[in-house]
Amino acid sequence: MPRHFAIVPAAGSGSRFGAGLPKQYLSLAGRPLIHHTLLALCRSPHIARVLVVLAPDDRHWAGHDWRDLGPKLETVYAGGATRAESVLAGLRALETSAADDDWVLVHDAARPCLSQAMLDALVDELAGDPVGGLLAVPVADTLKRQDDDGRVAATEPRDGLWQAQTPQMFRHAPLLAALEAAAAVTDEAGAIETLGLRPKLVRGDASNLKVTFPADLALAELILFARRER
Ligand SMILES: Nc1ccn([C@@H]2O[C@H](COP(=O)(O)OP(=O)(O)OP(=O)(O)O)[C@@H](O)[C@H]2O)c(=O)n1
Ligand SMILES: C[C@](O)(CO)[C@H](O)COP(=O)(O)O
Repeated sequence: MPRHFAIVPAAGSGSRFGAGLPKQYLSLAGRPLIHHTLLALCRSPHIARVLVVLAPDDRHWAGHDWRDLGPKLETVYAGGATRAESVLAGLRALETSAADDDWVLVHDAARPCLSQAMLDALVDELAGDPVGGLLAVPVADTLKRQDDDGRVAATEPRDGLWQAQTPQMFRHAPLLAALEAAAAVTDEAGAIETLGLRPKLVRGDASNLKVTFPADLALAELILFARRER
């Protein structure tokens, strides 16, 4: 039976957020943001190991206590200049222990609201899949293309368009090969697509947001508090 490993790229600087420290260490509901992300993965019975890819010069991780996340958690200080390079470093770190067909779930450190239900849906729907896939949500809003003056140049059809989320789940060997060969991709599915393969879209929901701008942090906190009150 293939195992499931998680890789969490956490070597970004959070430039669009613009805080004094990388956004994964900002306080969210009383914990560093990334703690919520890792808790969702570490508590899942599907996942055998959780590898966090930190920047080589990360000064924040060691200042927190992560012991409550349990024995599945590991770190590697090997992040790169791009998200794809950080994920690649994680895949290489797993190379000696992962079999070619073991599954790897890549999940952004900056998505702290992943629910167990979404994680279960991803793992269950892809269990027998030959390619793998990703959580995603259908585009809900009308799409506008802007012109050079910041005005609407066109209204674009949204039929068949989805917004990619994470986790993105692919087998270790093809994902490693795809990322090693791909020039510039912003997600794992993009790398797998360059092999001519078609990742499966597994419907997630909007609560699995990526904290990118300051307003996202407040929204993430509301989502986490609302879950606690249920
Ligand atoms: N060189 C990089 C860049 C990004 N990431 C990680 O990839 C995820 C998604 O990236 P993004 O939201 O773009 O994070 P940042 O790069 O930190 O933000 P920004 O682009 O605003 O600088 C984050 O968990 C981030 O830490 C990474 O591991 N290594
Ligand atoms: C992987 C991702 O979160 C899917 O939406 C996204 O592509 C990351 O992109 P970013 O440019 O690093 O924010």
